[in-house]
Amino acid sequence: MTVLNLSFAGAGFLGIYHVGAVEAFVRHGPKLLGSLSACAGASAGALVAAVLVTAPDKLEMSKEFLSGLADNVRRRQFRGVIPGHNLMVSLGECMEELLPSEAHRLANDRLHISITDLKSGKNHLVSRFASREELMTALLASCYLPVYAGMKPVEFRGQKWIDGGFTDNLPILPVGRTITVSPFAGLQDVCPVHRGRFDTQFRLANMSTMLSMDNVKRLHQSLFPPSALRMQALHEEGFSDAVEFLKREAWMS
Ligand SMILES: CCCCCCCCCCCCCCCC(=O)OC/C=C(C)/C=C/C=C(C)/C=C/C1=C(C)CCCC1(C)C
Repeated sequence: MTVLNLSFAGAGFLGIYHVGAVEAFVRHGPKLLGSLSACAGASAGALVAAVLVTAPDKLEMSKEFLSGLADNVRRRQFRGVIPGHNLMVSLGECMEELLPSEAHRLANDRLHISITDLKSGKNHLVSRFASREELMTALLASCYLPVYAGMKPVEFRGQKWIDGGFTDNLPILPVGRTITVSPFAGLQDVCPVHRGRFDTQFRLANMSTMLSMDNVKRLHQSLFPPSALRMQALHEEGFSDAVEFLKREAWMS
């Protein structure tokens, strides 16, 4: 049987799309989830992968936390303030609530987190965690976008790290097939339909993406969350794109 993995693209607040996709997998694709060897992700994608691997029963709570964080950031945005270090503190608090005490054991070799070494600019995929704290630090490092999320890179195993999305926004694992999920229209297995006028695609941080105004808008929304109504629409889009994938590949049940 082919080894199957699932990878979630770095997406900032568009992580709500991933939550919708995972809900579809839980509801309609238990066979697929049961066949997975590992999950991977960058930034918000790594957070969703962590919830799927260690606390799949906390999906609804993740959605509520994400909406709450988006409300906070939106309010600051109106005053012209970027999230800064507060975002890292809030993400830490959410993970503290979501991840079970044995999360690091559940995540060992089953969760691959994309992070970027600040000094060398090289990508690392972390998949072994000595403690729950170490797992949470790797997840925070994966989300740390300099300046936007404060001025202090995350220290992990004695080195400084920044957002994995800079160097690998959609990790593909070396063994087997990696099913890819992205809220940006592109060539991924689960992604929005490309509706742009041009059929030009490009590779950015290891991820193929279509050149379109819609993707430019989505990039902005990944950092500056759109209205609650639009967030709900993105969640539904993730759900229905994942259902389409399950039907296409005969995983639907
Ligand atoms: C010509 C240009 C075309 C444009 C094309 C677009 C290309 C796409 C390239 C990829 C961009 C990736 C954007 C990622 C932005 C980023 O990394 O921002 C920093 C990280 C942020 C803002 C992370 C936020 C994370 C959140 C809100 C996580 C929330 C949660 C989950 C997702 C699950 C668990 C619960 C919790 C912690 C609330």
